[in-house]
Amino acid sequence: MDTAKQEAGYRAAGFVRDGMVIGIGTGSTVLYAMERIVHRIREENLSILGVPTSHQAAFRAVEMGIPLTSLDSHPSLDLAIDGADQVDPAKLMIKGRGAAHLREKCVADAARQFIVVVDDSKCVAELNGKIPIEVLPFACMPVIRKLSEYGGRAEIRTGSGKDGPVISDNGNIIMDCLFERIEDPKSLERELAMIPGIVASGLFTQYADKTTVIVGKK
Ligand SMILES: O=C(CO)[C@H](O)[C@H](O)COP(=O)(O)O
Repeated sequence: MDTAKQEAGYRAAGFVRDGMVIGIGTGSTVLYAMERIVHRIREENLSILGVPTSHQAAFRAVEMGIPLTSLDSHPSLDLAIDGADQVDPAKLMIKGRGAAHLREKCVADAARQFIVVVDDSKCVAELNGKIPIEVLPFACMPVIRKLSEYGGRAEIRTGSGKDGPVISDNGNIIMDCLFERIEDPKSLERELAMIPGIVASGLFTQYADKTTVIVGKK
């Protein structure tokens, strides 16, 4: 058990109120929040609905007994709980290690409050390293070429027990793009979104105002 992730997840579950519709993120830290939410559903007779950000989140919710709905039925959410791979002091983030950042971004955007659960290894002074990018399969090579014009070295992600590329829940290719330095994450997120074929980058720079970061400690 990871006590730092558990502490963050359990604290996030405390933000949930009866009657809320909540976004359910993807990853190992959110799992602890889900555990605690299920406990509260049983103990406090809470009635909530969840919108999952991935097949992983949906399958877990079904197994655990969290009732689900969709963004189509609930285009506005009370809050969303999600993990992150890096968080800087201005609450700008990199997400997408789990290849779920496209739906995570849709859900974060729809939520009035965004609760981000991390352990302290995720807190950085400046965002750095590889940025996950979801790309339409039709446009992979042009996207790689275009990213190189921006100084990014993109690689198609492989692994996860599968031969060939990692395919997202949306049927797209996942790339990881290394920039020597991410000088202006907000501009970079906008620039990446303008490249035809990029469906979503893992930069989350637009939600700082509604974000609460919960850092679990060991
Ligand atoms: O962005 C994500 C998935 O796409 C996850 O939220 C992020 O990778 C954090 O995961 P974990 O809580 O397992 O460290």
